[in-house]
Amino acid sequence: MNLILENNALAIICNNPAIEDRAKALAEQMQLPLLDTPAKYLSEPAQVLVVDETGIALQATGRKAPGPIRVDFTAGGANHRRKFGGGKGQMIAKAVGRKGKFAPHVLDATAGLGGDAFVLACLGCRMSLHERSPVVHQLLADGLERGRAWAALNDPELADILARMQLQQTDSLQHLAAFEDAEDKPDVVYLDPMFPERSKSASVKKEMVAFHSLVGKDPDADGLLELALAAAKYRVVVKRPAKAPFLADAQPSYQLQGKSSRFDIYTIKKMPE
Ligand SMILES: C[S@@+](CC[C@H](N)C(=O)[O-])C[C@H]1O[C@@H](n2cnc3c(N)ncnc32)[C@H](O)[C@@H]1O
Repeated sequence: MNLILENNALAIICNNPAIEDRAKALAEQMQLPLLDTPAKYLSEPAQVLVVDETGIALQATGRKAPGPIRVDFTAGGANHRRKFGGGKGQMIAKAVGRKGKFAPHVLDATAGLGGDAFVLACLGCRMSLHERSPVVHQLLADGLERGRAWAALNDPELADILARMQLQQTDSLQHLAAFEDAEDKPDVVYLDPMFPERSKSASVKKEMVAFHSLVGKDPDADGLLELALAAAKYRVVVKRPAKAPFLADAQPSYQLQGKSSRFDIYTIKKMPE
């Protein structure tokens, strides 16, 4: 699936000659036009990928557009949660079975911007991240690359965490099938597809509107559950908005309910502790 060519809503913007070569290479790789007009002076296309000295960011165009979206594991919310987030007591840790000494290998089949995967990597889980959108994959790959470069010089613990996160651009609807009879099945498959109502919800941050309009609503998400159940060794975890129906209308083994979201857990066999 190529979202860029389908909606033709993106371009690459770079107005720093020092990194123009990088922007040109990215534009060629992603088959996007390269512009040098600042995003705030553009009304079309509706969103652009800005390449600057701090990396790659997704930015809505126009004067009143909210700030850019970029992946940053070294500061802000991700870093704060790493240090003060509640460790193994967090609902997501319980959902994937991260307790005691056992740290499961989790295949995150809908990686997005890597937020959930980072939380689990911080708790010692080895994370295989799969993301199909070329643009989202690019944002996350850039965040991981910058994070690794910074951590190598400044923060060995963060360097270890990011080394546990391996990203591939792939469609999990195809890739998960390969694990059905594999010997190296992931312990857990984690699914967090977009939910149709999310983009209308008041809880969606302004910045994330560009992400939602880019990725769409994952209308084929129901197909992931059966594949995930065949691919995982111990369990499949599905993150859903609190009141959303079950993925593929399938009743989970049990649920962990939070205020705005919940985890539906489909157990295959008992996990080690
Ligand atoms: C709600 S976001 C995931 C957010 C993520 N859990 C986080 O913490 O950042 C859903 C993502 O899943 C991706 N996705 C949906 N279906 C997919 C599939 N079949 N294969 C790979 N990625 C998929 C979408 O492109 C989107 O980036």
